[in-house]
Amino acid sequence: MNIFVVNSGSSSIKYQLFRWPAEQPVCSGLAERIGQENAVITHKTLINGQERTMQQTLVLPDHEAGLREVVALLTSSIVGAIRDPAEIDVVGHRVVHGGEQFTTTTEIDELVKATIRELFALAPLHNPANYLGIEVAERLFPQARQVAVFDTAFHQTLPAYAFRYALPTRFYAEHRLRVYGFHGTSHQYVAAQAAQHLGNPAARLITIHLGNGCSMAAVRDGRSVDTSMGFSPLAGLVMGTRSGDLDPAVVLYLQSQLGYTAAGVNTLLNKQSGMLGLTGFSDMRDIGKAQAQDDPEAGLAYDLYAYRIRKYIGAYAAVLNGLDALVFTAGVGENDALVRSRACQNLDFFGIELDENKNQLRTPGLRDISRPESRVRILVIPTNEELEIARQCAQLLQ
Ligand SMILES: Nc1ncnc2c1ncn2[C@@H]1O[C@H](COP(=O)(O)OP(=O)(O)O)[C@@H](O)[C@H]1O
Ligand SMILES: CC(=O)OP(=O)(O)O
Ligand SMILES: [Mg+2]
Repeated sequence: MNIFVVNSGSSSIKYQLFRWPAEQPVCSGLAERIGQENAVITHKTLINGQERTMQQTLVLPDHEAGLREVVALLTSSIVGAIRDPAEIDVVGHRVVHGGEQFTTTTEIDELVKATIRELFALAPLHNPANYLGIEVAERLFPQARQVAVFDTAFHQTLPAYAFRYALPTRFYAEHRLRVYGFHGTSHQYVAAQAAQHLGNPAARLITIHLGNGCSMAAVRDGRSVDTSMGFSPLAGLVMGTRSGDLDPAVVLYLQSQLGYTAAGVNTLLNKQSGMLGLTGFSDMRDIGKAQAQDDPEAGLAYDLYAYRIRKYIGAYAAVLNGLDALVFTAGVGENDALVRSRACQNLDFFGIELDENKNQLRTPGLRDISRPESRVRILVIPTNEELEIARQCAQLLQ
C-alpha cells in the first residue's frame, strides 16, 4: 500500500511517501515559499537504502502548482518512486482544527469537507491551507482514499475543567468557545515513543513541542489531560512570531487606546510578536547567534521563552501529581541545547536534573539527557508527524 502524507501550510507543503508497512519513507520533501517568485522544492529519495537530496528553485503560484510539481517528482524515473499517480492508495492530510466534531482520524467525504470548511473561522491561519491541500489531492489522485488526521483530536480527552473557559455557559453551548489544543499528532507520537522507552504505558509525561508554533501537553496513560494552546494556536508558550499567554486586557487596551482593529490585533499577536517581536528574529538559530554575542535583547528573549516553559512544567507536574519524563521535540526542542538547559534550570525540587554534557551531544534519534540520579527522565525525541499520520491512516483503513 502506498500512503502519501501531505502537510499543507499557508505557504508550504511538506510531504512523505510511504510504501506501507515500511515506516521509512521512499520519498519526502518540502515545497516552500509557494505564491512567491522563488519557491524552493527540496526532495529526498531513498535509492538502495541511501538518501539522495535534490533542490530546485521555481515559480509556484499556488498549492495546486506546488502539488503538481511534487507529483512530477514522485513519478520521475530518476528521483521518483512510482510511475503513475494512480499507484497512490491513500492520501493522509494534516488538518489543524477538527473542532469537537472530529475526535479521531476520519476518511474524507463531502460531509467531512463541509465540516472542515465550517471550522475555518476557528483556525483561519491553518484550516484553509489544509482544505486546499485536500481539494488539490482529490483532483491529482482521484482514485485514492483521502484521510484527515486532526491536530486537535489527541486533546479531545481533556476533562471539562481543563477545556472550559470561565465564561458564561452560553459561549460554550452556542459558540463552542473552549480549549482545543494543537500539535496533537506530534504530542501523541513522542508520548508513545517515550512510554515505550520507559517500558511504562501509564507513564506521566510532559511533552514539549518547540517548533515555529510551540505547545506542551500533560499526558497520562497515553492520553492528553491538559495542553498549553487553547481555543486557537495563539495561547501558551512564547513562539516564533506568536505571543502566547497574555492578559486579555492587553487586547482591549490595544483596541480602545491605541487604535488597533481586530484584524490589526490578530496580525500583531500572531505574526509580529513572540521571539520576532522581542528580538527582530523568529528563527531560533539567529537568536542563538545573537545571544552568543551577548546581545541583551536575545538574552532576555531566551529567558522569557524558557521561563514560560518552566512555569508550565510546574503546572503540569501538579496536574499529573508527579512526573516520569519530560520530552523535548520539534525544531527547537530537538536542536537547541540552551533552551533545554534553561527550561530545566532550578527544577531539582521536582527531581528534574539535566546532564549538561549529554545535553550538548548531537546524536540522532531518541536520547536521554538527564543525570543518572535524576528522578525524572529528560528525553529528546525527534517528532515525525508524517509517520504518525501514515500509521493512523493504515490503522483506519486496515
Ligand atoms: N539547529 C537548530 N538550532 C536551533 N533552532 C533550530 C535549529 N534547527 C531548527 N531550529 C528551529 O526550529 C524551527 C522550526 O521548527 P519546526 O519543528 O520545523 O517548525 P514548524 O513545523 O512549525 O515549521 C525554526 O524556526 C528554528 O527556530
Ligand atoms: C497548530 C500550529 O501552531 O501549527 P504550526 O506550529 O505548524 O504553525
Ligand atoms: Mg510543525
